[in-house]
Amino acid sequence: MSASHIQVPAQGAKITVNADFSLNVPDRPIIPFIEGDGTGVDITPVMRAVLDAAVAKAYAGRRQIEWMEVYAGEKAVKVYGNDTWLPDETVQAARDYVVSIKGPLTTPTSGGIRSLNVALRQLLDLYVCLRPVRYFTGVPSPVKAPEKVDMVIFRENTEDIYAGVEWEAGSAEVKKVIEFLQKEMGVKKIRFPETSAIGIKPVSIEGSERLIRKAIQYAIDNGRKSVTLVHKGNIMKFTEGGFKKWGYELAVREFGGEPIDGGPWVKLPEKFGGIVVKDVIADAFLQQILLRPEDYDVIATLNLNGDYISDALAAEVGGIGIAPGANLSDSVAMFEATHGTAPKYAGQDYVNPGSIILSGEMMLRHMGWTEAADLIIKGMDGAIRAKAVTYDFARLMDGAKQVKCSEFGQEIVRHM
Ligand SMILES: NC(=O)C1=CN([C@@H]2O[C@H](COP(=O)(O)OP(=O)(O)OC[C@H]3O[C@@H](n4cnc5c(N)ncnc54)[C@H](OP(=O)(O)O)[C@@H]3O)[C@@H](O)[C@H]2O)C=CC1
Ligand SMILES: O=C(O)CCC(=O)C(=O)O
Ligand SMILES: [Mg+2]
Repeated sequence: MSASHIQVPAQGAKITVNADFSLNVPDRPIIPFIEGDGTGVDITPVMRAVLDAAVAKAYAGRRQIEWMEVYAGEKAVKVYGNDTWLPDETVQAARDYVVSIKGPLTTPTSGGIRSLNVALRQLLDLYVCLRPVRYFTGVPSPVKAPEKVDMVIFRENTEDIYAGVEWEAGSAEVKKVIEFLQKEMGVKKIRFPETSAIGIKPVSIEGSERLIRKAIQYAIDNGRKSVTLVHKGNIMKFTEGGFKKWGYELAVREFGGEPIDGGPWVKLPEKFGGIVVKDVIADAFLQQILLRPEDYDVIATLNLNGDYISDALAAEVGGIGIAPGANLSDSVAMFEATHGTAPKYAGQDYVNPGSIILSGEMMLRHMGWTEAADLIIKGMDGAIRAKAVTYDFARLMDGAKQVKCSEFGQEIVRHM
């Protein structure tokens, strides 16, 4: 166990969770934050400044966030040494302090460490990756009617191919797995058994149901029209097809849904808003979100589909520079940007901090600090309407004034 490097603020108190999972939020909550790798150094301080300004303005000093830095990624290795990418005390702090926020963390491709982002989600059982996709007037978009894009993605966050159960081509382990599949399971369809890598895709009834239940409940609570189960169940019949099947069964069993025209679509009773639960195959979905985005509302999907879908939908409403997200368990919440570390821009005060700021806005709303959250939306809207924007928007907007990452934060505060 390495020494502690977390400095707990002298002032402030922990957020706590009641038995019904509601939160007790003190006026000075201690919020752990991970700065993040790459552009984390640029965007995270801007997010903190914008949230502090919104809270100060909304509550005139009565409330204040006490930020507590915790470490992960490259900064953790610098602070803790010993190749410590994800210190135990970081995970423990996220659990103990209930609500936290993080910048992006690097994951090398092919070899090297496995994703710290995925590790955090798994260790804290943050099974919902919630990514709302909404349009701000004036944001440049490649689609004709971006204002029709208004979806909320519920991405399963702990299973699927992201579980990291895979073996490298040529390894002794993969030979063993292939031999088992061929000899014990009668598998004859591995095209090149001598040179295959193998990955395993666990998808469970429990994991699917808890995610879909949250998506349906969200649709009910927020007056949404439909929940679409997005899957590739025609090809992966028992994993992705299972997700679809269990989703419909849950809608009928737990929410009293009735099949529409004999099914498989289901309509919930009027007391649940008459919400329609439907499904679509993932490839068709990816073209329909370009052609008919108004047909889709709340989306429930598996981990890999959700990863692809969230970046694709973000691009329709201004790109991953402003797409926010939250990782949620029943009690713990960790908010984070949708994008990655964008290493080529690191340390240049250049990129759009909007994604982590809007993740912070979600965090304030989650804490019940609605007035401060509303100010952030107002400030963001005002800055975009004034066309004082970072490079990603400026390059696509006529008459825009390009500002730095930190200046965009100041513009948001000015327009609150
Ligand atoms: N949750 C997390 O922590 C995540 C981490 N990652 C990790 O990040 C690293 C880099 O991944 P990569 O695939 O390059 O994806 P990135 O999301 O980091 O960057 C891809 C492109 O997206 C645009 N972009 C990213 N961030 C911003 C921003 N804040 N403002 C405006 N535009 C932005 C840039 O486009 P342009 O070139 O057009 O300017 C950038 O080149 C990898 O190690 C990956 O594993 C990836 C996703 C999520
Ligand atoms: O963990 C990573 O590096 C990538 C994660 C990712 O793409 C996401 O969370 O959307
Ligand atoms: Mg992603």
